[in-house]
Amino acid sequence: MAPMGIRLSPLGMAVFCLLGLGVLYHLYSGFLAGRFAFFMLSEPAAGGPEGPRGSAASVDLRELLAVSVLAAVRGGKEVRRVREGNVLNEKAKGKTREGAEEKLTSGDLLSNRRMFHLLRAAFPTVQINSEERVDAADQETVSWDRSIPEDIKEKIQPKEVPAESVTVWIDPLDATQEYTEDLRQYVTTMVCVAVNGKPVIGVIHKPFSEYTAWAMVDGGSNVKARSLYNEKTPRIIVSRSHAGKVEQVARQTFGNKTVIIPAGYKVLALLDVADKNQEEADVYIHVTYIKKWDICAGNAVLRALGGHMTTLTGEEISYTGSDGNEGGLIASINMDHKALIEKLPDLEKTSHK
Ligand SMILES: Nc1ncnc2c1ncn2[C@@H]1O[C@H](COP(=O)(O)O)[C@@H](OP(=O)(O)O)[C@H]1O
Ligand SMILES: [Mg+2]
Repeated sequence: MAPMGIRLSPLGMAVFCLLGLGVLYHLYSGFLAGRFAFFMLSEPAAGGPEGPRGSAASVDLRELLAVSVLAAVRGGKEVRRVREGNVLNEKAKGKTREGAEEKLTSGDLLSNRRMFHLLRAAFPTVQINSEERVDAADQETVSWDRSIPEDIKEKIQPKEVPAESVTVWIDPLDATQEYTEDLRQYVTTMVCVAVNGKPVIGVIHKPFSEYTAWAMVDGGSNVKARSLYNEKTPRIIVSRSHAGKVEQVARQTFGNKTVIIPAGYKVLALLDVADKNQEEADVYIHVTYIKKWDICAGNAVLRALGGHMTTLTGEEISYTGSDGNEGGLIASINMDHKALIEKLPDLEKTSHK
């Protein structure tokens, strides 16, 4: 009697191997086709003197920093021009989850247009996420002369990264609510560059005092941490117009006497900033939903200087994919960030009180 079990004839073995090879070929050719399609679909990097350095597949972070600073400053000029002309064309663009009105002005739109088109012209292959919509029909012709400011040249070395790993976040006018109330000192324009979701370049510009802070992780910065922070009874900086339950959380964590400062420019308040219109604080806390363009630049600047910005449960925030950050945030520098998070009350319980 023949033994039990499956026995393949040499012909069967050959058919089996051919099938296996067929499957492998199918999978691999699909992958290659995908890569090929990516290169065909990406817009080619502009060549010549006005094109970005490197091939379409890579970008130089130092150049991205230089053009981000320029974009924040140019956007800031629009923000100032509209405010000084006093024709804001203020509208409501919707409501936040908490029911606060989200405002939109000509300052937001004109700044966005300036910032977006400059960054797009300089780096046509990178993903740019901007707070305001850009009209597809609006083909503003701008170019970048590729000059790198001296202070950036002195502190930062060129560094190439794959273009597909980069996400740029633009906030053309942060603190729109305060802008409409003519609280000019709170207003900033911001650009952030994330590489594989990690915030790497942050630029925060104050249009009305013409102050600009920039920093690049593992690179350098034009701003530094203060020499002293109060860890025991920190002054907490919070949103002025989207506070949510932040005061309650701050008092539960650090006691009833905690000083709470509602303002704009929150990350700058944690740093040594040479601007006269700048409040100082030790910790920044935000408990409601917030968009990534509102926080990415500050996160990058803090990270570059050795500080931290995480969700309220201590997770890093990833700056790719969706626009929103759900987990609130806490930011600090030269402090035991983990210890701060452990002190925070359980937000689930707080929200049911
Ligand atoms: N709960 C919330 N939902 C949506 N947006 C929020 C928010 N809390 C803060 N923001 C946005 O974050 C930015 C900073 O707010 P604040 O200064 O109050 O902290 C503001 O955007 P804008 O950039 O449009 O002004 C504000 O609208
Ligand atoms: Mg904003």
